[in-house]
Amino acid sequence: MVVVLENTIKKWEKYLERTFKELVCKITAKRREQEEKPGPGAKIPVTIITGYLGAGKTTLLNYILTEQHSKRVAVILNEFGEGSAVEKSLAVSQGGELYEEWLELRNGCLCCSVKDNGLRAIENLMQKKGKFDYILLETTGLADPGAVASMFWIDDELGVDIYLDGIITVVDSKYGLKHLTEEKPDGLINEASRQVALADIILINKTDLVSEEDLNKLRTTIRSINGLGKILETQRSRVDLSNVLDLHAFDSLSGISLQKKLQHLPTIQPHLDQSIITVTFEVPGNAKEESLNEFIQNLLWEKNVRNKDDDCMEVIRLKGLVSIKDKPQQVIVQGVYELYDLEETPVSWRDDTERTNRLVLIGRNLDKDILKQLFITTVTETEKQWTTYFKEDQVYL
Ligand SMILES: Nc1nc2c(ncn2[C@@H]2O[C@H](COP(=O)(O)OP(=O)(O)OP(=O)(O)O)[C@@H](O)[C@H]2O)c(=O)[nH]1
Ligand SMILES: [Zn+2]
Repeated sequence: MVVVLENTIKKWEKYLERTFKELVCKITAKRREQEEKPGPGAKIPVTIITGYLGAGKTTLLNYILTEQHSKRVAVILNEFGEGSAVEKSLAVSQGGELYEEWLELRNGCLCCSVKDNGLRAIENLMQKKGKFDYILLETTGLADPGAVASMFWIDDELGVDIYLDGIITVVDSKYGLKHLTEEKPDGLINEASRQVALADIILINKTDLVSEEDLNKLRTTIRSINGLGKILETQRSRVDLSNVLDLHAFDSLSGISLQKKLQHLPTIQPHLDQSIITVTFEVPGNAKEESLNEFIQNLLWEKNVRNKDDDCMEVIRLKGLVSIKDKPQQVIVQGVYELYDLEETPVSWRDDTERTNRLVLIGRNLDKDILKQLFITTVTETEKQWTTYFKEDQVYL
C-alpha cells in the first residue's frame, strides 16, 4: 500500500514537474519570438560515452551519477562479456542515491550484435520508464560509436521515446596520441580516430599525467581530425555537466549553435600522418533538394566520389546548414556513416543577408576543392547560372 502510494505521489510529482517544464518551455519559446520550437517533449536523451580502453569512461559515468543534478540517470554498460548471456548493470541515480538493477543483454555486445540485443535492452529500460529521465551508454573501448549512434538516432521504434543527444569521446592524455596514430595493417581506420571523428564532445582526460607540450600535440592532432567537436581538458573526467549533457547535437535545435560554430570554424592544416581530417566549405546560393540528396548519397551510399589520387572519399560524420530553394527556414544536414537526415531548423533565413550553404565533413581521403566544386556544379542554383542562361538565350535569339 505504501509502495503504491509512493508511486502515485511520484507519478504526480513527475507530471507536475513535466507540466512546469513544458510551461517554461512554452514561455521561453514565445519570448524568442518563435525562433525555436519547443524541445522534443517527453523524449529521453541518450548520451553515448565512448573512448579507448582505460581512457576514463566509467570515471566520467560515475562522476555524472554522483554529481548533484536534478536528473535521474539510467546507465547502460556495453561491455564485451564472456559466454552467451551476460548481465549488464543498470544503475539509476535518484537524488544522489544509487541503486542498481540488472539488465539482461544476451550475447553481450550492443554494437556488434547491434539491433536485437540493443533494442531488447532499451525495451527493458523503457518498461522502467518514469524512473529516470536521462540515459548514459558507455561503449567498450574498442567499439565503433557510429554503429551504436545509428541505432538511437534514426530508429522509428525507439524514436518514440528516446533521442540521441550527443557523443562524448574520452581520450587518455598519456596514450591518446599513440592510439590515434596507430596504423592498422589492413589499412582500416583505427578505433581511436573513429571515436574522435564521431564526437560532439572530446574530453582529453588524465591531464595530470602529461606535460603541457605533450598536451598541445594531442590537442592539435585531435583538432585536425575533428574540427567541429568541443574539446575539454579534464582530470578524473570532471567536467561541467552543462557542457556534456542536453546538447541536442543530432536534432534541429542544434542548428542555432551550429550556425555560429560554422561561421567561426578555424582552418586547420591537416597533419600529413593523419588519415582522418575535417573539411569545411561554404557555397552561397540555394540548393536544389533533389540534387543535394544525390550529392550526399553519392558520397555516403554509392561512395563514388574520389580524390586526386583516385582514392574513394570516406565520410564518417557530416554536418551542415543549407539553404533549400523555396524554404524560408535553414535546413540542417546530419550524417553518421551511411545514415543522413535533412531537417528544417526553427531559424529562418534573413531577407537582408545572402543565403549560404555551409558543410563540414569528417572522414578520410577528403579533398576540399573537389567537394566544393562538386557541390557548386551539382547542387546549387545560383543567380549567376540564371544570368548566364539568360544571356545565352538572348544571343541565340
Ligand atoms: N591519473 C589519472 N587517472 C585517471 C584519471 N581518470 C581516470 N583515471 C584512472 O584510469 C583508470 C581507467 O579509468 P576508467 O574510468 O575505468 O576507464 P574506462 O575508459 O572506463 O576503461 P574501460 O572501460 O576498461 O575501457 C582507472 O584506474 C581510473 O581511476 C585521471 O584524470 N588521472
Ligand atoms: Zn569502463
